[in-house]
Amino acid sequence: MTEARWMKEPRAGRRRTTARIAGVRGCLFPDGGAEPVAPKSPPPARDTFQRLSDCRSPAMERPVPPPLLVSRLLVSEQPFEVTLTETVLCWQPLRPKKASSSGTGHLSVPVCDIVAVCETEEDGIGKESGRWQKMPSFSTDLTLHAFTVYHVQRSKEHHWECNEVTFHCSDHLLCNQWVKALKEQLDLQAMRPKHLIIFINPFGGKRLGKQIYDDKVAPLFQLACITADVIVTERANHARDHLIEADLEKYDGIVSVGGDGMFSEVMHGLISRTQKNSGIDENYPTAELVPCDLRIGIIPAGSTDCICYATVGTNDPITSALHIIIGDSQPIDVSSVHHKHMFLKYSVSLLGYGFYGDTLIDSEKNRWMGPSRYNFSGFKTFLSHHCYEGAVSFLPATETPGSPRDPKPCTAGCHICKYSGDQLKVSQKAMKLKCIDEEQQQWKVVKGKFLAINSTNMSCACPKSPKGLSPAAHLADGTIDLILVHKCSRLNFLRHLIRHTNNDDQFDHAFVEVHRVKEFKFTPKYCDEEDTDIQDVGKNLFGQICRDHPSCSCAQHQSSWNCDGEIIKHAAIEVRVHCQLLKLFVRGIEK
Ligand SMILES: CCCCCCCCCCCCC/C=C/[C@@H](O)[C@H](CO)NC(=O)CCCCCCCCCCCCCCC
Ligand SMILES: Nc1ncnc2c1ncn2[C@@H]1O[C@H](COP(=O)(O)OP(=O)(O)OP(=O)(O)O)[C@@H](O)[C@H]1O
Ligand SMILES: [Ca+2]
Repeated sequence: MTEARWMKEPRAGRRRTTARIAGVRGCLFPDGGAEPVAPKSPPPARDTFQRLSDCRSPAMERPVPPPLLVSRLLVSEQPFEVTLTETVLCWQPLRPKKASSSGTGHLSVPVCDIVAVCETEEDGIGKESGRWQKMPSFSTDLTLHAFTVYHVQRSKEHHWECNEVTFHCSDHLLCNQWVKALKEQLDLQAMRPKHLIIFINPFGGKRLGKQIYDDKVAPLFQLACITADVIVTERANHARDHLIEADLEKYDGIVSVGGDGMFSEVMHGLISRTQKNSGIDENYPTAELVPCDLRIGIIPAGSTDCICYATVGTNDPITSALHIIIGDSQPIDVSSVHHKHMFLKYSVSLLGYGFYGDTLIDSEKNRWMGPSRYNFSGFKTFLSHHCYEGAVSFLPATETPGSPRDPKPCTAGCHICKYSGDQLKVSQKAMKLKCIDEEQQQWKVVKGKFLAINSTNMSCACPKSPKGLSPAAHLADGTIDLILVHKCSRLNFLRHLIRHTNNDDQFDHAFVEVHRVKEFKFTPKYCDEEDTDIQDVGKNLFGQICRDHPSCSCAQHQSSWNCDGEIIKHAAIEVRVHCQLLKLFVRGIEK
C-alpha cells in the first residue's frame, strides 16, 4: 500500500544517479530480518594489477561471492532488492517494468568504487533545501531513515564523477545495519589513504591551484574522511625542502596541487629523502636507488599537466581526487640525470633538448602569459629552427618486450609493465655481474645535427598532444623512448609536430628515429670551456673539434634540457632509468 508524501529534493552538488528517493518500510530477508553479516578478516593490501580485477562489474568473469546483507529498500520510488557482498553493492528492481528512469534493470557499484556512506536523516518535511516534491511511501511513520552511498561514476573520456544514491527505509535499525556493513567493507580497503600532506602551488598554470583545491578537492576528501595537512607554498622549492626534513611517518601519501614543475619538486623531495634515509649517494650515477614508499597524488592545476594526463587520461581535478580517495596505486619509472658524476635531476615525463629546451627557456621569460606562453615560445622556437650537433650514445632495452612503434598504448593493469618490470629488475642484477666490456659492446652511438632530442619515460600525452610524444611508451617497464629528430626543413619539422596532435605516426619520417633504451648519454659537439673533459670526449667522438666548421650551418651554441618543465643548465648529460621507483595515486589509462 503506497501513500503520497511530500519531500524536498536534495541540494545540488554531487550528482545523484537516482534523482528522487522514496521511503519504504524495510522488508527483510528471509522473514523480515536482514541476512547475517559474516565477520571477515581484512584482505591484504593489493596493488593496481590485483585490484583492477576486483573493481569490475559483478557480471564479469569473477565468481559472485556470498551476500553479506540483503534487504528490500526503496530507491527512486521503486522497491529494490539490495545486496551487499565483499566486492559489490547491487540493487535489483522488484518491479522490473518500473525500473530506474535510465531503463537499467540492475544497478551495481563495486565496493572499491564507493567513496563514502552516510546516514541521511530525512523526515516527511525533509532536512535538505530544495524544491518540494510528491513522493510515495509504504509507511504512515513520518520519520524516514535513509543512507546515501557516494561512489565513482565514469563519464566521458576517462573522467570520473562522484555520484550518490540514497536508499530509504523506515526502520532505523535496518538503516544502521546497512551503514555499519558498508563502512566495514570500506575499512577493509587497505590501500586507501587516511592522512595526507598536500602542497598547493598558488602560482601554477592559471593561478587557480588554491581555488581548485578548496572548491573541488577538499569537499571530496572531507566526505571520504581523509584528513590533510595543507601547505600553500610561498616560494619555489618550498615543498621539496619541506619533504626532505619533515616527519613523513604519519602520512599515507603526498599530494601536489599544481603542474608538472610542482610535481617535480614534490618528487625530488620524496626521492631524495628516501635515498638519504637509506644512505644512498644520489651523485653516484649507477647507484641502485631505493623505491619510495609514499604515493604521490597529482591534482592538476598547471599549464601542461602532462604527468597527470599521461597517467589518468585527463587533467580533471575531481577525477584525480577520486583516484586518490579510492587508493589507486601505479608504479612509474624515473630517470636520473647526471653530469660528470654530479646528480642534476630526476625526470618522469619529458627530457627534451633542442626544440623543447629552447621553448621552455623562452617561455620562462613570459610566465605572465600563463599557459599560452608555451604556444608563443613554441612558435618562436619553431621559426628560429636551430639545430644542435652532438653524439647520442644509448644502451638499447633488449630484454623488454614491446617497441616504441607498437600500435597499442600502455593501459591500466598493463602486462608489459607488470611482467617486464619484474624481469628487468632481475636482469639488471644479472647485468652487474657481467664484465664492463660486454656491456660497453651493446652501446650504440648516433652522431649528427638534431632539431630535437626527446627522451620520454611515459607517453607524454597532454591536452595539446592527446597521444603524446611517444604513444606506446610504458609507465613502468623500466625503459625510456629516445626520439632523435635530425636536421630537416621547417616544413618537414612542422609535419612532424602536427603528428603530435593527430593519429598519424610521428615516427614515420626519414629524419626521425626512435629507440627504446635503458640509458643514454648526450655529448654536444660544442661545449662550455669549463667542460674540458667533455671536450676530450667530444674529440674522441667527432675527431678534432672545429669551432669554425665551414660546412656547418648550425650555430655553435648549446641548447638546454627541458626536464619535466624545469631547465637543466648542462648540455652534456647521462641518463639512466630506474624501474618503478615511484608510485602515484593513479591506475594508468583505463581502456
Ligand atoms: C602546428 C601545431 C603543432 C603543435 C605541436 C604541439 C606539440 C605539443 C607537445 C607537447 C608535449 C609536452 C610534453 C611535456 C612537457 C612537460 O614536461 C613540460 C612541463 O609541463 N611542458 C612543456 O615543456 C611545454 C611544452 C609545450 C610545447 C608547445 C609547443 C607548441 C609548438 C607550436 C609550434 C607552432 C608552429 C606553427 C607554424 C605555423
Ligand atoms: N609559491 C611559489 N612561488 C613561486 N614559484 C613556485 C611556488 N610554488 C611552486 N613554485 C614553482 O613554480 C613552478 C611552476 O609550477 P607548476 O608546475 O605548478 O606550474 P606550470 O609551470 O604553470 O605548469 P606545467 O609545469 O604543467 O607546465 C615550479 O617549478 C615550482 O617549483
Ligand atoms: Ca617507461
